[in-house]
Amino acid sequence: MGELDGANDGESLAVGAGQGVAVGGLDGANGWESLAVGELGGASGSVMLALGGSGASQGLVVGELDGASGSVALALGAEGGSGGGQAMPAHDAVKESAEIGSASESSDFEVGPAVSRPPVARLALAAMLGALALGSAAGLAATSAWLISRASQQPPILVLMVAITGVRALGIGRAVFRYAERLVAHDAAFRVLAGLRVRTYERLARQAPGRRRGDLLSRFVADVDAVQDRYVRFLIPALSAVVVGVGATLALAAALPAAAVVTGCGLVASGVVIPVVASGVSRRADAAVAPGRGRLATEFHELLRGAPDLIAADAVQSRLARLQEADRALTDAERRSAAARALGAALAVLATGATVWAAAFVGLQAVHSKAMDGLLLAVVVLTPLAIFEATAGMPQALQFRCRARAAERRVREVLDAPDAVTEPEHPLPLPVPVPVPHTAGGPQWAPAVVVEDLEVTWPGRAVPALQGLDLDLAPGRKVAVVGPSGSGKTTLVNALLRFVEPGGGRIVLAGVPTTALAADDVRRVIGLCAQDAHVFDSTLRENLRLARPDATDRDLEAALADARLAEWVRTLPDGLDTFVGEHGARLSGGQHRRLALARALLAGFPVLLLDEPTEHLDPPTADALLRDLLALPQTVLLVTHRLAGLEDVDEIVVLDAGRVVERGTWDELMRGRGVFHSLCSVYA
Ligand SMILES: Nc1ncnc2c1ncn2[C@@H]1O[C@H](COP(=O)(O)OP(=O)(O)OP(=O)(O)O)[C@@H](O)[C@H]1O
Repeated sequence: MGELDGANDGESLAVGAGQGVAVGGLDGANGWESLAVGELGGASGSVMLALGGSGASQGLVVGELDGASGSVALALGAEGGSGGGQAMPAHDAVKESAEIGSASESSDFEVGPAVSRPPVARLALAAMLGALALGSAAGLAATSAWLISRASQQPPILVLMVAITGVRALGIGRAVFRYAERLVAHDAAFRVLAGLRVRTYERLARQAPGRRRGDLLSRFVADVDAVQDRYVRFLIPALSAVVVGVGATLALAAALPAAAVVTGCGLVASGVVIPVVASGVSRRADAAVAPGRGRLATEFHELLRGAPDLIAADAVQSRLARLQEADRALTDAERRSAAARALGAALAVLATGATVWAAAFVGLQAVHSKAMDGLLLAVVVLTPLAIFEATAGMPQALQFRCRARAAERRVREVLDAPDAVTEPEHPLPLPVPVPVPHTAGGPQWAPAVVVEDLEVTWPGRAVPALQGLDLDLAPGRKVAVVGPSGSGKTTLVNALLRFVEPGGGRIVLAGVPTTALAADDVRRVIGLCAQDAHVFDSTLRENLRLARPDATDRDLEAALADARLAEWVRTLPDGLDTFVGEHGARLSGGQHRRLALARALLAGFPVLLLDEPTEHLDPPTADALLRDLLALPQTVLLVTHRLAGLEDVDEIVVLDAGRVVERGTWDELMRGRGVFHSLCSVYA
């Protein structure tokens, strides 16, 4: 599910494979059924489930997690999503993701002591079905062994009928129970996974500005995947093995207590001692896998993202060496883990062989001393073989548990990390209607945003990035914030979007302080069109519809018209279906910016924050774009280094070192011949 259309670039990640359950090759090697009856081969029906490193989650595409601006954009791809660079209402997207994961049931996903609260009933059912499958295999082996022995005495066929029927029933039962166990177990795992993925994403989205992207993706994808292994690959097999091991040993005790003792010892050796030893050998390596994967992803991402600069600075080799080192460390951990796994598997086979020989030995002695009917000898010798199927995978299961715990620690770090902003316990409802779809002529309503005596200090910094800032963003007003690098312009944008907590003063939205509103609600009203707004390698239509998936072509055309792109789109042979290329490579710089603007307009934000919208554009294109931006009906806060073209804004605020050093209209500032005037003369 979840068509992952057009969203692959260096920073986005497709978590594929959907929830598809693939029925694997039918296992035709059921020797015992075939041996006993000759017609039961080939239907153990093993089921494979896509659970690999790429994640078997709902179709989900994570777009840009913008560390610099703190904006978060994402595409959730039921319909071939594409993502953009402006802030989107994150909770909508998260909700959508929960819906896509049809298995989601909120009750399963509450934050509990573990990173995820498991669906206990389903796991218990899966363990029971697993035990029935293993029990059927053991019963099949025992019945078949007895049948062969008894058949060799050539009794009337009627004597064998019950056993023959039993063999058939157990052979079929084994396959059916195994199939059902896999379905139930993976259903339970996907429930855990879907809920955990949504919660992790929600947390990561809030923490994104402070995290490294590669590591972030690794936590979001691989670590969340690994957590479910604890249930599917450890807990369920272990519970089934205990039930069947105890049951089969007790059953053997009825035939020959000595054989039961031998089998019990063998089971403890192969199911407990050997796995614990193997897991002890590989513990450090297993625990290193998840962090190693995160480090590799980080190095890889930074190498790719910074490739042009690294090439220019002739620093590719040193970065490559770091990547290779991370790769070596991960490979090394995997190799040590695999060696321990192989050792565990070999020892388990050895224990199985030794147990069968020992069972044969005590069985022969019992037959010899007439303590046991000879017909049961084959039962005593062959049954342990089937029971050991239960314990054969335990060394690997324990390793998965160890890996899952390491991954869980990393996921927990994300879940427990403090938010950059404190959400109110009981957020007030938005004092204005939720943004309506874009309509020509702009939003139908417009709240006033007032900034009063704002002070912001970034965590870990001693000096405030903003101090004593007042700002009036009355409906429809156009305000430009200018100032040298590091003067606090982006900090103001982050504070307005509630990505950072004000240390003093307040921001009031339609009469309500934004600290009393849910941050996501604030971002429904105030939207960002970032300078590096991401354009996905998809069509114009899909890039636009990220902002509003249900937008009609008429809506798209209206937004394009307001962004002054409609004429150009009409000249394209494929119109809205034109592919824009990777990172918008088939667009000019101006078209790229206008497309991002159209997307922001389509989202219906009545207050638009535009971060360096004219950066890297040639002067005529920049002038034209600026003119159009200032003609928008929305309230606009323009953050810019470019001083030209600000003649028509209602107010220019000049920041320096976090303080307002000057403010007024263009004419007032030029007449005052102060900082702005001198900046204009420097940059003119
Ligand atoms: N996430 C952050 N964590 C800590 N400090 C930060 C963070 N973001 C910005 N700062 C600091 O806040 C101050 C203001 O930075 P800000 O990015 O707001 O300036 P700016 O005017 O937007 O600069 P530029 O024009 O170069 O983008 C700087 O000293 C910067 O180091």
